[in-house]
Amino acid sequence: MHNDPPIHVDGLRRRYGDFEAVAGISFEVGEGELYALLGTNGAGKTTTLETLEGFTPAHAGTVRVLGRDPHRDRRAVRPHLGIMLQEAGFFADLTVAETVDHWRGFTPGARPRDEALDLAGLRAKAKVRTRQLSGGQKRRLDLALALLGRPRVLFLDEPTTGMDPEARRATWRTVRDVVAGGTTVVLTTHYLEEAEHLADRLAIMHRGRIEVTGTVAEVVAGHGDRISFAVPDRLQVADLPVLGGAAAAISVDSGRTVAAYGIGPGGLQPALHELLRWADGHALVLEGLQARSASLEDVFLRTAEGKAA
Ligand SMILES: Nc1ncnc2c1ncn2[C@@H]1O[C@H](COP(=O)(O)OP(=O)(O)OP(=O)(O)O)[C@@H](O)[C@H]1O
Repeated sequence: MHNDPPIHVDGLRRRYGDFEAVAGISFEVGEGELYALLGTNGAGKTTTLETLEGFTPAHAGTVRVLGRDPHRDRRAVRPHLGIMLQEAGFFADLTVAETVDHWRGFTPGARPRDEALDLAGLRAKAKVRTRQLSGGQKRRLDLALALLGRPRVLFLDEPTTGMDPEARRATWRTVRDVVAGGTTVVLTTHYLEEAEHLADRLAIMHRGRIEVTGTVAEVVAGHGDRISFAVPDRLQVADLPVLGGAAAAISVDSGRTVAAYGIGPGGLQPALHELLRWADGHALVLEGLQARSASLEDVFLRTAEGKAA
């Protein structure tokens, strides 16, 4: 079993009553790899994490964490896990240092208190009561507690929600260091930039299913490039050219009619050339002209609209 990936999910399904929150998903996460789960609200990310954490059983399919069933073999698996839930609960009257000490009391092989505080950048707040921490600082304390036992597998549910950009970047550095040290991480986030910074691989979930998965480059590739511009007032939509074999998709943005073209891989330069020749031929100035590669955000939005491959 030594070569088994730390996380193995095959055909996982999880229902709440008649509602299927996770509808048959499969993925593996290797040692020292960070896998990000992205998706719309209610896509099933937290439910998936809760199943991996052993809080709830799978209704169908196989879930293995460190080679074991995390729900049935919870006592064996739990000591190797670090868990940062979406909402932490602290004793409001304990200070940050007391909170860490309290957790150290029941965490085998726990890091020294100051090391844990340094990981979260909270040394200066050691004597502050947890109820006086800001939302972002509470997330940082929660991260320190999740890392206390030097976990082999770390679950982070929206770890940087409420953090300012500096705290978010500091958290990313901490997470990257932990991954570099060999910890396997599964993370959910609504920040696409966070996934772009941290994820070795990611999945975009929608309605309980994984719609797209791979490295950021793999996920974005195949979604091609995009050309858009504001449709000049004197033109009808029917007058617009076909570019690279694609007709314009029309939308309205801030009161302007915008034409957008999805261009297949490698087709951006000739399509742009075609467009500019057409505009010259009609003596048109194309306002708001943009030509760019697909981004993770484009793929995410297409997935949310149910259009991704
Ligand atoms: N205890 C529960 N009872 C009933 N339905 C639930 C329960 N927990 C979650 N759900 C439903 O299951 C679906 C998936 O929820 P989940 O929290 O896994 O989504 P998520 O992808 O983490 O969403 P978000 O991004 O909003 O946190 C949602 O429709 C949610 O309403």
